[in-house]
Amino acid sequence: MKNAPNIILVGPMGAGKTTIGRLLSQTLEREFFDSDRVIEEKAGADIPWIFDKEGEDGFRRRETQVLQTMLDDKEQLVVLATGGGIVMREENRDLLKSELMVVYLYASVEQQLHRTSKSNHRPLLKKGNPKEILTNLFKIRDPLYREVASLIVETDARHPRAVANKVLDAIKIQIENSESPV
Ligand SMILES: Nc1ncnc2c1ncn2[C@@H]1O[C@H](COP(=O)(O)OP(=O)(O)OP(=O)(O)O)[C@@H](O)[C@H]1O
Ligand SMILES: O=C(O)C1=C[C@@H](O)[C@@H](O)[C@H](O)C1
Ligand SMILES: [Mg+2]
Repeated sequence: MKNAPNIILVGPMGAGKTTIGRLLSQTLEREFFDSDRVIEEKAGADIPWIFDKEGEDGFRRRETQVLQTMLDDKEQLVVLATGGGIVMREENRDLLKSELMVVYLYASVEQQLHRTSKSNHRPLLKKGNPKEILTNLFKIRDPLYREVASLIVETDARHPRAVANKVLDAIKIQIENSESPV
């Protein structure tokens, strides 16, 4: 599927953006980027450090810069996993809405909690009770993920490979529709 558009994954912490993004990039033989990792590489520091020194605002500024730069590059089509809070800024939502394939990986709060419990690299979850934090973030962000998404894929009871296949099926259909004569 050489003609597949940029594939951008959005969704909450633990939805599987990084995991599914890697699988998609392997199948499509296309480079994979994770905006969280790009931010860390450019800053020469990890996300907890950035939150600590620059606050969430500083992190969000960096996140917008990375998103803009990646989507401005029309030479290279990519698979991009975004950070869970990318939809918080209106300018990011506008950028995402101008893309053809933004996939919302849906996960229930229970699954988010289960999947994020294995690592302690997420500064927002250290501010209090993770279940309450994830519940509150979900209330605010679920409508925003839906606003920017061209496709929503449920991940709760699906193996990562099955989630990736759902995305690939939708891309095939989109390409067929865009190529069929009118
Ligand atoms: N569909 C799935 N079923 C079961 N486990 C999954 C699934 N998708 C991801 N996981 C597991 O959940 C954990 C979190 O996944 P991942 O890091 O890909 O999420 P993320 O959406 O990138 O989160 P973040 O926004 O914090 O970067 C990993 O341990 C991964 O193996
Ligand atoms: O949900 C969020 O706001 C975040 C999710 C992570 O991917 C990182 O981008 C960071 O920890 C913030
Ligand atoms: Mg990730």
